[in-house]
Amino acid sequence: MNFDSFLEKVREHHSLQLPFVIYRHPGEKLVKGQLQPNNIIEYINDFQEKGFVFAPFNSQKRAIVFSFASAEAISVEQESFQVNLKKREYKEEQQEQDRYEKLINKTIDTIKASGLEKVVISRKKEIELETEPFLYFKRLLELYPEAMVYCWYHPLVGMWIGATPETLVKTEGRRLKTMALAGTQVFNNTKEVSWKEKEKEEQAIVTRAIVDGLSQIAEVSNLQVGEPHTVRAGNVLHLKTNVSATYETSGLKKIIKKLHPTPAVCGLPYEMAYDYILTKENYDRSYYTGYLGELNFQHTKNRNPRRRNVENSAYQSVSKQTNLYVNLRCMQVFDNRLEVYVGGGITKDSQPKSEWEETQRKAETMQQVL
Ligand SMILES: C=C(O[C@H]1C=CC=C(C(=O)O)[C@@H]1O)C(=O)O
Repeated sequence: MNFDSFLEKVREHHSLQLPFVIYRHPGEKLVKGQLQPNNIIEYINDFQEKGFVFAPFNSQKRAIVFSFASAEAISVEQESFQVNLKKREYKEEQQEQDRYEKLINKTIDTIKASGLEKVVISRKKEIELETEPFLYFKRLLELYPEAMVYCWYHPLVGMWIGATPETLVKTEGRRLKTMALAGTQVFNNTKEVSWKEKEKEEQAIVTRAIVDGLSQIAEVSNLQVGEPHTVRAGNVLHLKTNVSATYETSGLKKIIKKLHPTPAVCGLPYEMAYDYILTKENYDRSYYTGYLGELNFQHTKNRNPRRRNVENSAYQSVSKQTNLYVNLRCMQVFDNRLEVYVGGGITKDSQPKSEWEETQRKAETMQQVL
């Protein structure tokens, strides 16, 4: 199967209004797909399920799973192709900018007057749909090799497309990895940049919260925390700290529940920030800032890749992997429009106008492929 016939197969599946997900992990070339044969919605119960998870921001709402056992698995190597970038502005009404800046101002006042330290505020930007969504997916693969690129569809939920830079949790065997990602500045052809105190603090808050959270879980040990460093995500840069640990596989549910939502998409203290978002943001985030990815995926590796026709399973090792990502830099696709979701962390030192600009820069991740 080549890449175009892979997409053709998915397109046909979509035209029958059947659920599917196609995706590629960061830094990889293999594009995978799971095609579900019916439109039943299955939900996650205890995180022992094996399948592709799609979870909303609201942790009271249930996460959907496409079970690996019932879906048809397909895969193909990504093929390069030329993306002609058209730098287009998708202007928004002044009214929307005023509304957002007012909300940011109100949030800063609340932070100054209460125990709220940081809260992530977001919004959605509506854009007219001009071409078919599979082309967006193809362009995202090409433009963002370091992102988890996906296109997810269920007829009862809709279609979501994204290219996220943020891992929620990755596990293999008894090793666990996560990250604290926060702070944003525009990428100007170099990663050698300096960060203001405001961004450094905003990111350090996320690292502390992740480390504190994980250290409260009995099944987690051996926590290791790296140094903050600059990473690129499309046309913006972020500060990132890698966190790793050893864990007991029985603790996976607790770990996911503890990590989602991270202060990179919610805030601190957690309860106050979560409450503030649900009551003051004034719209439904839906699956934006939720999480998605493989849960308990059986990964088979040939121990000796030069040996062909290996029949003896001793030459293969099987490991269970979980690869979940935070649903950022994403959009929902409707018949004739798109809704691009964007947000940013607000602290007492935030500037409403820069926060508006930041959402514009982040929206460009999706706009570049339209
Ligand atoms: C909430 C978003 O980004 C988060 C991840 C990285 C940097 C962020 C920031 O600088 O505010 C956000 O915490 C988004 O892209 O919509």
